[in-house]
Amino acid sequence: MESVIAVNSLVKVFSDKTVLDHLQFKVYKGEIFGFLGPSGAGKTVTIKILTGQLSPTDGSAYVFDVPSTEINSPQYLKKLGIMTDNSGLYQRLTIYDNLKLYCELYRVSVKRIGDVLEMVQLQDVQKKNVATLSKGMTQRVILARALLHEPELLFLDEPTAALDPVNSKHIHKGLLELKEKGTTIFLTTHDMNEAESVCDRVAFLDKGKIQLLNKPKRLRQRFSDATMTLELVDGSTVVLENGSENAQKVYEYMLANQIVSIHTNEPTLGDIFVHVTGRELV
Ligand SMILES: Nc1ncnc2c1ncn2[C@@H]1O[C@H](COP(=O)(O)OP(=O)(O)OP(=O)(O)O)[C@@H](O)[C@H]1O
Repeated sequence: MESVIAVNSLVKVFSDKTVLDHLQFKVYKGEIFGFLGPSGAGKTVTIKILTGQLSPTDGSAYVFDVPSTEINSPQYLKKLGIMTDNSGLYQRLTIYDNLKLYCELYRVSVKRIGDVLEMVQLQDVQKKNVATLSKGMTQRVILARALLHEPELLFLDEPTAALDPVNSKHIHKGLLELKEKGTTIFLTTHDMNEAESVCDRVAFLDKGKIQLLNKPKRLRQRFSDATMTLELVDGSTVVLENGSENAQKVYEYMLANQIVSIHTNEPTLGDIFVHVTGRELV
């Protein structure tokens, strides 16, 4: 598999504080990679290193086989889309005019503006000045701007943090469509449901290290307690181990028409994070 990002023993120290402690991972072409960790874990610092805004203290990071310290040049920047909270929007210009400026900068047709506004559902307010927008709307403008030039690699730092569930869902749909087109997406989030629904693989960052890295489904299987819960018509529940020794019991409940639902007891990504790190993902 072709890797788009390769991080090797990456260390970042600020004064005497080690934020990243020998990070090691790859992100493959066309995947949505979730980078999860509690506040202050170093997610934004990692994005800043990968986009050439900060230098590593030690180790290396390659993006498109280019050292991250050199990725900040115009020839490569066209391949990257970056959405962080550092907006850089012109407050006194409208949404449309902000995006138009970026079209000129990236030499992209202004026709793209309609496409990206549709994805973030801001077509109806495109003539509004950015200064008058809510936090969630501003966040969507920043996302639209990051998508204008159809980057090959998209860095999204908590893209739905200020959005309501409906808008978040629309963004998730848009991200999956971008993935279908071959875009690679590096996404940080606190939202485990978001990670479960869009990410191909997730990495848990804590104490400067990647504590776990795998597909969400694999993680849930690995940390499953191998039991299932039967909800019965009388309102009671029965927990059984998944093994064949319980097949007869399940059969009998079914035969007696007593079962309302059966589900396996797999943990959520949030449960797994608490299990591995001993703390909540907030
Ligand atoms: N330029 C800097 N100088 C000194 N310390 C910094 C600098 N940038 C980040 N830090 C520290 O690095 C640590 C990681 O910060 P970072 O912003 O990457 O966290 P995060 O995982 O993105 O958190 P959040 O989810 O709250 O955004 C924090 O302790 C922060 O104070």
